[in-house]
Amino acid sequence: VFLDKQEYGKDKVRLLKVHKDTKVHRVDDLTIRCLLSGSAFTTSYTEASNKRVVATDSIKNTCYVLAKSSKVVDTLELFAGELANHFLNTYDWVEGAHVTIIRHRWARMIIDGKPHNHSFWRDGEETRQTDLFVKRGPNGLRTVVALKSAIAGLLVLKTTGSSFEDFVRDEYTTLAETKDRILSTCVDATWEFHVPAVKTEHFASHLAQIPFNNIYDSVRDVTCKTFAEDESASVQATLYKMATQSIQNWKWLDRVSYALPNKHFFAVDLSYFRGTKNLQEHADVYQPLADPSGLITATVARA
Ligand SMILES: O=c1[nH]c(=O)c2nn[nH]c2[nH]1
Repeated sequence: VFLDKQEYGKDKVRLLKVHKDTKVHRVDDLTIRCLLSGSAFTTSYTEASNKRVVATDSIKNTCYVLAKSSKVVDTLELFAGELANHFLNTYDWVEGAHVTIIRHRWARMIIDGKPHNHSFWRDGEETRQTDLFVKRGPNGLRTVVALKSAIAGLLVLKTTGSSFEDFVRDEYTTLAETKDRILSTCVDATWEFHVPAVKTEHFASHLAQIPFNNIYDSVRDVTCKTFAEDESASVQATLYKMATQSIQNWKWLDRVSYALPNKHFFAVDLSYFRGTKNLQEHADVYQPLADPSGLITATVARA
């Protein structure tokens, strides 16, 4: 046998940063994963040697120490960059740092019509995420092997503006064509950045040039706007419009992917009850079906 690949570190590091620079507090609620890799760690697997092992507990501590001084905790990609850069700068035997950060939502409470200074509520389980893998390149270069960000778990529904017809009809088909149906999905969107290898000393400033927060807001807005306004002929067709729009909007994006479960709502046939019409254009009573669900996925790449 041989050690094919390895990464180790701390997962599920929960961290809340409260910004108290003014009386209007802001919060960043994060779940962080930091994984280290490199040939120096091989013997920790193969020869039970811990000489080069940075304890996962120390990795966890590092997340809190850096969050204390960081000015970019609210920009996931930049904070991930700070963490990755720290491990590569501090331990010269570390060859790769792989940082994933999930940001949980807290919406500011509106009390008596006014935004409250320091009270929040969880407006959905949707999260913003980023996944950064940086390697130590030759002669002091930082090579961003991958930087991708995501929206996970954005649950949406529209009550019309969606059809599905003209699909294959054969001996396996029972689904009726429909010109007007409910469309609901739980959006997982991922966008991949193009980041060229840069000199270590320029790594942080190079990342800082990318408008990460604007891109996140824009991808979320485009996703919702396209979902709402498209006269959807299928999940596939609407997905393609969403992804294409964001590729066109942001030159830093190489690829945009969506995974859209089709969360079905079927009109209930009530004809047994006194001939009640509730199908097709008469439908307004539906049965949500948790499973099975369709799953429509695609990646749109820059030509
Ligand atoms: O939008 C849809 N795409 C599909 O491929 C499909 N199959 N059944 N219903 C569907 N709806």
